[in-house]
Amino acid sequence: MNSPVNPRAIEGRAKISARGLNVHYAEKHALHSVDLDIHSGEVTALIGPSGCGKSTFLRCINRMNDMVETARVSGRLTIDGADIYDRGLDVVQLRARVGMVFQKPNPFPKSIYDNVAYGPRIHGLARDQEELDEIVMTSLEKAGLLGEVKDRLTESGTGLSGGQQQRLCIARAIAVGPEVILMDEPCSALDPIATAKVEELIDELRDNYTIVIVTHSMQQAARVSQRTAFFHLGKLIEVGDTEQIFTNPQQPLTQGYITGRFG
Ligand SMILES: Nc1ncnc2c1ncn2[C@@H]1O[C@H](COP(=O)(O)OP(=O)(O)OP(=O)(O)O)[C@@H](O)[C@H]1O
Repeated sequence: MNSPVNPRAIEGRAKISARGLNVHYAEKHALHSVDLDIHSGEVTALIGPSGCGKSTFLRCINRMNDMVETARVSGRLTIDGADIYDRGLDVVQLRARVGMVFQKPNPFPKSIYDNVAYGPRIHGLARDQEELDEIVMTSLEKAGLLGEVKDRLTESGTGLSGGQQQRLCIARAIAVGPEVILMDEPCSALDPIATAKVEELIDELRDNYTIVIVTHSMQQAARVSQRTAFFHLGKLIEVGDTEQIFTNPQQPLTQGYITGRFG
């Protein structure tokens, strides 16, 4: 007989670990006691029908739900074993460690250079102009954008195409040296070619970051992620290797969703 799983032992291997995580928005119980481990060096996709709590879970990881007045979070959520809801935690530092890319590209109305330099300036990451230039160039390079923008760094970020803007937002997130990158449907506003570029980029980034992506597209989850978590009505129904989830789901609800019976 298998010995019972020790939750602490699992938590020990995970970069991010949720235990009994609940979120309420006023009376609405949006997340029900979620236990989920997320590992570094891979992409974890959060899937499930609209309103199932994917974004709510994602927004717990960088405490974005703090900004929603009615939101109440309980349970335990750790990064590298430290509780990020600890009273003493510096949320600004947390958000530097946990970057976020949103559904709609949202560059600042500033130059391409200043978009990427913004975070490093605020966090005092560069000692001089040369170091700042280095951070900006490296971040643009890692985001697969440098070749397209190196001759127009002083032009506005909002003048780029949608796909370029989204890669600029990824460069902006990378520039502060995060360990985790959260992506909330990062391709939903992009055309197929721009989507393919962002997906390629996600794949390149996964060795060096812990990436969590919310997606409505099961094809995208299958293409970019190594692990997939399926949510339904605020509950985590099943999590496993992406291939297993899509070819051999263990739960009837997961089966129903991936075969398009609802969603
Ligand atoms: N700020 C909020 N105030 C009140 N209720 C909210 C708020 N944000 C989300 N909810 C509710 O919480 C539940 C989970 O929402 P959430 O946005 O996490 O779902 P989702 O799976 O990401 O949905 P979608 O795929 O449509 O983006 C939904 O019932 C939603 O209406």
